[in-house]
Amino acid sequence: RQFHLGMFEIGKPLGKGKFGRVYLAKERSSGFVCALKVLHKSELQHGGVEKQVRREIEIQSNLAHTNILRLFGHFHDSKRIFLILEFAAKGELYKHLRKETRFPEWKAAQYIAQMASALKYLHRKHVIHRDIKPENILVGIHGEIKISDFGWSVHAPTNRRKTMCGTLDYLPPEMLKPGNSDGYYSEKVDLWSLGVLTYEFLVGEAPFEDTPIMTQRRIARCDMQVPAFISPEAKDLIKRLLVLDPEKRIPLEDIEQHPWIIKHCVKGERAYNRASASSKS
Ligand SMILES: COc1cccc(-c2nc(Nc3cc(C)[nH]n3)cc3ccccc23)c1
Repeated sequence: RQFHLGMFEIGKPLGKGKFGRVYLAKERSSGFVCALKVLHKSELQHGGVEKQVRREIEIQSNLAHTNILRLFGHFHDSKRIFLILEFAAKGELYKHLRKETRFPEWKAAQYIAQMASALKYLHRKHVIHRDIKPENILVGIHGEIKISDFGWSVHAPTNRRKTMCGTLDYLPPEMLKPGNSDGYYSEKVDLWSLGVLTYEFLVGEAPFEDTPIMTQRRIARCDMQVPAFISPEAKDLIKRLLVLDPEKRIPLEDIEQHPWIIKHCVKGERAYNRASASSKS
C-alpha cells in the first residue's frame, strides 16, 4: 500500500526519541489511530544509522505479535522518513517502572511471560532483538507490553559488532569478550537480557549497575546478588537466565512452564474458577 503525509491528521506530539519525534496520528479515510515516527534523513546520516533504520523497517514490517509493536508501513519525502507505528496508549514502560520504583511479583511475572512469548515468536523467525531493556518497551491500552525499537535487531546468526551506545547494563558476557568482539553470538543474547529485565522489574535497578568499567567486570563474572525480598521462585528464574555460558541459559519454552510464571500467570481453567469463586464471595 502507498502511504503519504496527506493521508494523516497529525495529533499531539507524544515525545522525542533518540532520532526523531513521535506524534499521535489518525488516518483520515479509516479514522485509524496510530503513532507517526518522523526521522530526519540528515540526522540519520550524521548518526550513521541509515542502515539500522532500513533493517528496523525490514524486520518490524514482517512481524505480527500482540507483544511486538506493529510497523504498518512507511514513506518518505525529500528530508524525512515516516514510520507508521501501532499506538501504545500507556506509553513507555520504564516511566511506569521509575514511578513505581519496582513492580510487584505478579505484574513482573506477567510482563516476563509476555516477553517470553514475543521472543519465542522472534527467535522462530531467527530474529534476535539484541536490545531488550525497559526503554524499548511500550504499554498498550490493556496493560499489555509491546517490544519496540528494532534498530539493533538482526537475523541470526550474526557476527555483527554492536557499537556501544546507551547503557552497558543489558550486554551479555559473550558480547563483551575481547576475543569475541566480532565473534558469533545467537538468540541466547536475548535470554541474558531477559534475565537482566526480570531483575530490574523486581528490584528497581539492574543487577550489574556500577561504573562502566565495573559493570563490564561484574557481567563477565556474573557477579550479582539477588536481594532477600525476592521470592525463591523469582530468584530461581533469574539465576537460570543470567548464566555465563549462553548454551546453559533456560530455553524460552521452559520459561512459560517455570513455577514463578505458572504461579502468577493464571490462564484458562484456574483463572475461570478464581473469577467465579470471587464473584460468589
Ligand atoms: C520520550 O517520550 C516518548 C517518546 C515517544 C513516544 C512517547 C509516548 N508514546 C506513546 N505511545 C506510542 C509510541 C509509539 C511509537 N507507539 N505508541 C504513548 C505515550 C503516552 C504518554 C506519554 C508518552 C507517550 C513518549
